[in-house]
Amino acid sequence: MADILKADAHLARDVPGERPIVDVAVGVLLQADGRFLLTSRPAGKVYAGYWEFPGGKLEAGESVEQALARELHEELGLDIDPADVQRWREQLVDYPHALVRLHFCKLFDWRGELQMREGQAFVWDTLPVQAAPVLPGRCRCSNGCRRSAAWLQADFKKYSLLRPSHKDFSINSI
Ligand SMILES: Nc1nc2c([nH]c(=O)n2[C@H]2C[C@H](O)[C@@H](COP(=O)(O)OP(=O)(O)OP(=O)(O)O)O2)c(=O)[nH]1
Repeated sequence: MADILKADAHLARDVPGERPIVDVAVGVLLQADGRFLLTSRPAGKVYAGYWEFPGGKLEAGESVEQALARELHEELGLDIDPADVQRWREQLVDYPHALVRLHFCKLFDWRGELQMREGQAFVWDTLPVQAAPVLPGRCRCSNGCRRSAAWLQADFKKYSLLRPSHKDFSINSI
């Protein structure tokens, strides 16, 4: 399988060999000035305290857009229209606890006041990413990148996510 990011490769996998892929909806909420929302993973979850984009696992029968709308409401009290979700890119990550397929989506419109319903912290971050550590965990891939957010920053730049006219930016152009 191409382009799998292996996180914490020095740690044993829960189930060596074939593992089911867990699909995760990930929301990159972007403000007009280019700042994006990161939240901390609540206590009790794997990688507790790590910063991530809000989102979560798809439930049976859900689309990525539906899952993202549900998760943003449950975790942050924000409401979105699934039609406003812009699919961005996908990334497979092989974690010790699971093999996940992250469905990154961009969002420019949401309603409601931010509520940290699971006791998370939040930050509207910029580039270079200030929050640390950021998921996926420290990368030990063959490329030798050791910084947790290296791939993220590279991709943000590559896709010109933060250029001033980003509201007009079409996902079809990447
Ligand atoms: N939400 C989110 N998850 C991410 C990101 N990056 C990343 O590797 N993940 C991984 C971590 C987890 O293995 C998985 C998300 O699972 P989760 O346990 O947070 O999902 P959930 O909110 O549905 O949790 P639960 O119902 O099982 O409690 O995706 C990210 O930026 N945001």
